[in-house]
Amino acid sequence: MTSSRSLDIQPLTRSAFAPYGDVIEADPATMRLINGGTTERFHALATAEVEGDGAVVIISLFRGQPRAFPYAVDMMERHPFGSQSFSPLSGRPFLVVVSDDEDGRPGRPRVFLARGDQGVNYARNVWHHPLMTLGEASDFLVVDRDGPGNNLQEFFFDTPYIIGAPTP
Ligand SMILES: NC(=O)N[C@@H](O)C(=O)O
Ligand code: NI
Repeated sequence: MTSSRSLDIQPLTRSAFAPYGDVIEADPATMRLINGGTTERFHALATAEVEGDGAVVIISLFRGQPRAFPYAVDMMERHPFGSQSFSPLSGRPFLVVVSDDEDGRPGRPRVFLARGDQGVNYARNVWHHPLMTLGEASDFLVVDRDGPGNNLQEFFFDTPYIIGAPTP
């Protein structure tokens, strides 16, 4: 019997993820040939957004250790002053967990399974769970904000939600 705190996992699609940000994937509709036809440019899949005097867009590498399942989603976070994107470099699937905002608190999380050729860009101030790597350590290219001010807001649930073992 699955409890109401058990979270289903759904495939990551641009339309389903639209309320939370962008999916970074090779969408043919965005492709333009460049460099004399030797390169396909999938143009402007997402926009990095930063706010505040002195804020800059930075590019980092995250090496995420795999999460163990069943996994208790006991918290969510958001970045009030900037977007944050994760693009897998190891070619492995990963989990994306987001929530709608409900009067300043995250609502029931939604869990998406991202393929190894899909990334996500969380729009500014969107509730999400920190990086959730699957199976083995995986590297991600991360584009987000650096600068003055506290760009991290965390919320801890009274009762965690549970993610069962994903089947990538
Ligand atoms: N803390 C940090 O830079 N990473 C988190 O924001 C995350 O979403 O993984
Ligand atoms: Ni984050």
